Amino acid sequence: MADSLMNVDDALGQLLKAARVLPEATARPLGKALGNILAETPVAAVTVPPADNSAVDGYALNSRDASQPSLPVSQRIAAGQDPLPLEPGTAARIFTGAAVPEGADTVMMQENATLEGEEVVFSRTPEANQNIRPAGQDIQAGETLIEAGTRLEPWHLGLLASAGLPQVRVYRPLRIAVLSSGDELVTPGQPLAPGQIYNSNQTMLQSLVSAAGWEPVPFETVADTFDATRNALQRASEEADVIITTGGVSVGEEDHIRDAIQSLGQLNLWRMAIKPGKPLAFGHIGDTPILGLPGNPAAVLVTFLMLGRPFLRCCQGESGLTTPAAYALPLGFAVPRAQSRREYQRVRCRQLEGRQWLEAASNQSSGVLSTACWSDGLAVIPENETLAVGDTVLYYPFSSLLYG
Ligand SMILES: Nc1nc2c(c(=O)[nH]1)N[C@H]1C(S)=C(S)[C@@H](COP(=O)(O)OP(=O)(O)OC[C@H]3O[C@@H](n4cnc5c(N)ncnc54)[C@H](O)[C@@H]3O)O[C@H]1N2
Ligand code: MOO
Repeated sequence: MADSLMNVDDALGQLLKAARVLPEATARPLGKALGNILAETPVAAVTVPPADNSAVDGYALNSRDASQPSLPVSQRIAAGQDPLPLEPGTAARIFTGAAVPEGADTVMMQENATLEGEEVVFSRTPEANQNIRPAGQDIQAGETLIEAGTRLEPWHLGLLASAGLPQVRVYRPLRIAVLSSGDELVTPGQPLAPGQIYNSNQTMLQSLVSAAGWEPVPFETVADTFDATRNALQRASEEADVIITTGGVSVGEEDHIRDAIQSLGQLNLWRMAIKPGKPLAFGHIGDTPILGLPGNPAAVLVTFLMLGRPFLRCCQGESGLTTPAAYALPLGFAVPRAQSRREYQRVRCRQLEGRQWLEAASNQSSGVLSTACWSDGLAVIPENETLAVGDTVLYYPFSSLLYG
């Protein structure tokens, strides 16, 4: 009965609660750490910038000499040089990024200065503390740079480089066994016999895993028998950190994933109020979690993005927000009949007269992938609600579901 299905929030909550960090930590050079999860909190050994430096090309001076009609230029300081103390009553030619000499407390931009012989004349009165970037304005030595559990984006790597770190400790990317089950499945490139279809889930799921930054471990297609399923899951549990299967989780006699999980370990969850994707199963074989996604390709896409990826991010060691960003947008279509399952509809975000609204793909069947290709995201149609045109729903762009 649909009423007894667990709702999506509870199911996601249970998955996240069950998630444990699975891979070991390893040192990686910064250039190879993009997208990895920090396993330790790095601490700055140096102050950044290490010294007060000039924000502009101009002249460094002491503001107590501001009333002088002109100042002799006593030294030239380029970025990278270690300046001499400023001779009292003089100015120093200075360039952006160069260390401000001891004794100077301000820098005048060269646009407000004229060189007359050996002396500089200012068209504005210098004031203290102008155009100086103080030592440590970015990082103080001993400070925590980035919290463990952060996914390393380009700006994090830049910060670590600015603190002089050549490498970081990150978790090795998850190795995820990807298995499809079904006697009807044929690998693209082979001829199709009557009753057979091409295996689309294997390619899509391996790509979803890779796009999210993990390492897919592809397995051959699993035949629809209990023994073949059990053997494949046993092997996958030894070779990967996590197993994801597609197909064979529903109620028919040809569906063996649940029985195989129960015979090798435990089944923790099965079936939830989600459309598409109702028969999703979750369990463990030893310490290896297994996500049994349904066979319908659109159900694979939706359940991987909405439930699988947040769970896997936690298993990878990512902390904080592991659910993607959503946007509230008006529907360009109505939902006249309430449903007991929360539906994730394939939609496209349209612009009309400066306003965004959501258009539904023409076919929401869980067996159809062409409409996922037409779409740019998923709209959440809440359970037990009818909706009118213009009502606001949550919209997840595919980009935020996969990379956000
Ligand atoms: N009596 C019931 N039947 C079904 C129920 C139900 O509650 N009672 N639920 C339906 C729902 S909802 C779904 S979703 C499917 C899921 O079933 P399975 O996970 O057991 O998947 P299969 O039966 O193996 O396959 C479903 C469908 O997808 C095709 N498929 C499977 N694998 C692939 C692949 N790798 N590439 C492309 N297409 C694939 C398969 O041929 C089937 O057409 O169960 C409903 N039935
Ligand atoms: O969950 Mo199934 O994918 O509704 O067809």
